Amino acid sequence: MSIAAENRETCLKVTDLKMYFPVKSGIFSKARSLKAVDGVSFSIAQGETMGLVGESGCGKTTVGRTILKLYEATGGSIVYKGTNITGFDDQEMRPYRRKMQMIFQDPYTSLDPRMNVEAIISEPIRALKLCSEGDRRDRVRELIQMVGLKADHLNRYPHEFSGGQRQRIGIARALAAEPEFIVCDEPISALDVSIQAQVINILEELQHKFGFTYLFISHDLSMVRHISHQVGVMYLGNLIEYAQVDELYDNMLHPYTKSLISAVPVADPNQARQNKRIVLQGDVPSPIDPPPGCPFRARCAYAKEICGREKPELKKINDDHMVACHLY
Ligand SMILES: Nc1ncnc2c1ncn2[C@@H]1O[C@H](COP(=O)(O)OP(=O)(O)OP(=O)(O)O)[C@@H](O)[C@H]1O
Repeated sequence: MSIAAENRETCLKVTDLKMYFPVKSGIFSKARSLKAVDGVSFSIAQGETMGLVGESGCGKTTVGRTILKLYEATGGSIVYKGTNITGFDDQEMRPYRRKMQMIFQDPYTSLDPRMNVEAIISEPIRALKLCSEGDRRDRVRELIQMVGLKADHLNRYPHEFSGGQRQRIGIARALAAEPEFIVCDEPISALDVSIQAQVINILEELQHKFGFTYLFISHDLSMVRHISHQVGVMYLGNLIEYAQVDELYDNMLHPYTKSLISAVPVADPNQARQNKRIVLQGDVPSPIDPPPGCPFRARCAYAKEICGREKPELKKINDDHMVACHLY
C-alpha cells in the first residue's frame, strides 16, 4: 500500500493548498498575510483515515476548514471524488456540504444548549430535507443508537450529558447528513482519557460499517497511530513529512517528527530509555510573512546553510514515505 491514494479509489485529493488570512495593520503599513496553510498536498483513499498532526497553531484546523470550503482557499485545488470543488459557490457546494461533514473538538460548545438532542440531530435532516417527518423520527432513533446512546436520551438537553456522551451526540448529528467524508477536528482532546478510546472505537466501527473516509486532526500521536492509515506532519503551515502509518512510526526522518514522537510517553521503561526526549529550542516562528528557507530551521539541530536559503520540497523517499528536509 502506498501513501498516495493513486492505486485505490481516491476520495479526496488536495494539491498545493494555501490559506492566507489578511492581517490588519496600521493605515500606513503595507497589507500583510498570515500563511496558515502554505502549499499542502495529500490524497486520501475512500474508506481510509489520514491523520494530521503537529503543534498548536501549525494549520491543521485551517486545512480541514478550507477543504470543507468554510474558508475560500488562497491557492491550490481540492478535488472530491474526481470533481474539482475549489471554485464552487454556495449553490454548487450544496450536494457536497451534505457529503462532507465535520466533528468538532469541543462537544461543550458545538451543541446548542437550548435544543434537546432530538432537535439537534434532526437539524441536518430537516435542513437538507432528507426524509418525511414520520421517517425523521425513526431515523433519529436509529442514529442515536448507532453512537451507543438510547432513544430516551432524545428528550434531554446537552448539559445533562457527560463530555463523551456529548461527543457521541455530535457524531450522530454529523451522521444525520449521510456523509461520506468527515473531518474529525481533535474529536477526543477535550475528553477524559478513559472516554477517548470509546469515541475512537465508535469512529472506527462506523468506518468499517459505512466506509467513511476521515481526516483525523490531532496532536495526540499515539491515538493517530491507532486510527490512521497514513499520517501527515505539519509545521508552520507546511506538510513536512507524509507517510504510510507504520512506515512513519518505524522510520521517521524529519527532525521535527522525531521530536514530536519523543515527547509521547511510553509505558515500557526499557523503551523509554532508548527513546530519549528531544527538547526543541526556541519558539515556532510567526506565520506572518515567514522568512525564506526551511520553516523548521530556527529550531533544528542539523540546520545547514542551504536551509536558510531554500525551502525543501516534499521529496519521495519510497512509495510509502515523503519528507521535506535538506538532510535527505
Ligand atoms: N480565521 C482566522 N483568521 C486569522 N488567522 C487565523 C484564523 N484561523 C486560524 N488563524 C491562524 O492560522 C494559524 C493556524 O491556525 P490553526 O487553528 O489552523 O492551527 P491548528 O494547528 O489547528 O492549531 P490548534 O491545534 O491550536 O487548533 C494560527 O497562527 C492561527 O492564529
